[in-house]
Amino acid sequence: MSDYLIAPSILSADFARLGADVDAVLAAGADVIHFDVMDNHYVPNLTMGAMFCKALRDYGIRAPIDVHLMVKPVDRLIGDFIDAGADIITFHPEASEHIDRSLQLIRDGGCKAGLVFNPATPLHYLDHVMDRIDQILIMSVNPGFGGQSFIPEALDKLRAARQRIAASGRTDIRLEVDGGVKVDNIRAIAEAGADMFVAGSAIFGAADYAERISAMRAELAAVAPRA
Ligand SMILES: O=C(CO)[C@H](O)[C@H](O)COP(=O)(O)O
Repeated sequence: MSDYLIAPSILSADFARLGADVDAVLAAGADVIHFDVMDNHYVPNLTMGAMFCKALRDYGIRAPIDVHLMVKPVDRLIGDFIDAGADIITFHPEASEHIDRSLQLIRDGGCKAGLVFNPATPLHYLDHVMDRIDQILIMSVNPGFGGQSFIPEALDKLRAARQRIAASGRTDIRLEVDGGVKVDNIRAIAEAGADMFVAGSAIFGAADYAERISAMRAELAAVAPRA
């Protein structure tokens, strides 16, 4: 995998032709498909369940699928997404009754596991699980909707998360960011420590997906290597 991963959020895809739209964004150079699961309970919106994930696999999508569970409770859905072909499953720690158990369920199913932090959720949830996670997702908007503006305070949180990763020695942990990521801010976001970029409206709203992803990669190419 490359140093920087671009993960279009299919929240902004054309749901009437989801398989073809996901194919198109992968052909345009995306690395990972970001799959937002909203339950109208933990967040005030309702999207798609595991059957959509399985439908993408049945359609022939082979790229990694990164499932972001914005649901409460968490555990009941983990097995469904493992069976449906997810590669990565992340959840919000405050939505889980037992964080360690939720992580274990994901890892036992052969998927990578991660925690997601809303703008006001403290990073201390990482304290006892750094050896059991593969990914940290920093939300740079309040979850629930695409097309919101990037919250600048997320940059400090990314720096703090990057420091925790360095201090833990688990430099293989991916640091993902989600919300308001655009061509004009992706470089600053990478400089703050992110190495995986979810972008919904910025990519699916573009007339030319390949051109938009290339523009993002050009910005990332200008980021100085981490010390
Ligand atoms: O998780 C999400 C919202 O909860 C979306 O993935 C996120 O907001 C991406 O959309 P955009 O790039 O349009 O901001």
